[in-house]
Amino acid sequence: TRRTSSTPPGPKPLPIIGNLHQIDPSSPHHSLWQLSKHYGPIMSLHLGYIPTLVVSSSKMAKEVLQTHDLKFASRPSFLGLRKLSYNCLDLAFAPYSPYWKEMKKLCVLHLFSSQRVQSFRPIRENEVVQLIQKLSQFDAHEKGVNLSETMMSFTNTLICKIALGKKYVFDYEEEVELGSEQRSSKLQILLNEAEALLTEFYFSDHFPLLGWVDKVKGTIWRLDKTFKELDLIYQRVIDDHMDNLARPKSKEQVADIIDILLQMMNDQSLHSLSFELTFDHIKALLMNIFLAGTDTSSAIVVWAMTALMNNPRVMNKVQMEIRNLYEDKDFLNEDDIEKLLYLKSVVKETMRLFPPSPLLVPRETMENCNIDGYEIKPKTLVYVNAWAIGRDPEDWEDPEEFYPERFVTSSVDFKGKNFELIPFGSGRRMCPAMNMGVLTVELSLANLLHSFDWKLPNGFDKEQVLDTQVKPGITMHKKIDLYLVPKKRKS
Ligand code: HEM
Repeated sequence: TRRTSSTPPGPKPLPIIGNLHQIDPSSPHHSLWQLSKHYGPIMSLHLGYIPTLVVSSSKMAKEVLQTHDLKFASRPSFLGLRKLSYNCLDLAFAPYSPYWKEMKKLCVLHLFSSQRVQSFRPIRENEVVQLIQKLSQFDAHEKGVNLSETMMSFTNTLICKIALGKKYVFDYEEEVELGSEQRSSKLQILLNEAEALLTEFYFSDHFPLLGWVDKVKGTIWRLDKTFKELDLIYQRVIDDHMDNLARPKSKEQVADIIDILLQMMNDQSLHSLSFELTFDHIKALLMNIFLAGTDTSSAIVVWAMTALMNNPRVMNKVQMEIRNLYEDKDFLNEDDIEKLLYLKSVVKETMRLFPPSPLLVPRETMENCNIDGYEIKPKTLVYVNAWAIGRDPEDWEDPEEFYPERFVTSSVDFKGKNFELIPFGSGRRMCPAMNMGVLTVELSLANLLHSFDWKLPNGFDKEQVLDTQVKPGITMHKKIDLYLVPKKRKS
């Protein structure tokens, strides 16, 4: 019966809403996984009026992300994405076009090259030292520390220093460096709202005649307000950099991302773009860097710690690996991490079970395409369910078990060639900053495990603290914040 029509099988859509009622907005990857168990690894749905394809096996992911990559290389143009990306002047949400190709080249050559990522090494190492010092204040503290919050603030500060040169605070028209006691900056609050607005359901995207509902609900107002406030912040940071650009930099000072982009804006000979770089291009790229770079890395570390607390055997083994090799060291640097093969397997196993972007970033088809005998039309919305693929028994033995050993003797990696493990996607639209993300995760996790022994706070319910339910949002965070007690390692 599967092959009677040329469109992939899928649940019958209802009039107007299509299959929207079958998807839980707080964990769409989970609803789609359940549906795919019934309808198969290539499934069609209707989200309102939008024809949608969902891919849930490594074989089908390879078809979409490798064999037919070009036809699947565009992105849908949703209202929230358009507004916050300065009408798609960014990299992540720009449709596939000559413009996107030029932007991608600029980012790969100038912002995310291995040389550039290396230039940020002192910033990463310094921030990890600060993180360990901050956690030391909670040494054996009986209520423990909120690791979800601490890791989010760590990655936010790190990205601020890489992108803006320092951590700014924008409250009450004041700009001062952030004191360690302050937890959430104005920028962080705005970015949280921006992230919520990116995943918000817009009636105008799904029901062209019902766009007015977005106005009545107040989502358009929220979008405008967040856009304006973020724009103001970006502009102030850019102005600050313009003032400093003329001043000579000392040898130790690392050029941050705004410095690099402003230099290219002022001297067009530094790049080969066919258009003039403007402030709006810089702001759109900043939005990508903040939204893609902050949450993802902190989510992975929190999931890894949750999985390790649930698996004391693995926790013990990974700590032994680190401490046997580096017993006398207080702090591990990025060279030290290279020898930690079991730690690297723990990170891979975490990303198999808890990919921070479980449905990757949605794609859109550009032309007619035939996959597995089915016809896929242009302008179809495409989700690749990396979460379901990481748990597919066809590819993984005992998929639900957290067992990093599975990677010790296997060459399976997350670099986009093995379609059973694709936390960074694959093909043309694959994450261009994978190296930066992985370095941040490995370095911070290794030091958390090296410096401290971890236990649950007294009186906390283990089932609740270590459960694996997720929060709604574009990045998959643990629903209940992770509280743990760090106990300084005895040296
Ligand atoms: C460890 C953390 C990270 C994970 C798991 C991750 C994951 C992803 C995924 C799944 C995609 C979509 C791939 C696709 O469509 O096939 C993506 C795209 C992207 N990521 Fe990452 N990412 C991470 C870190 C970062 C960082 C640190 C940055 C920037 C500082 C970044 C910037 C981007 C950008 C700009 C895109 C859009 C690429 C395009 O559409 O051409 N990511 N990432």
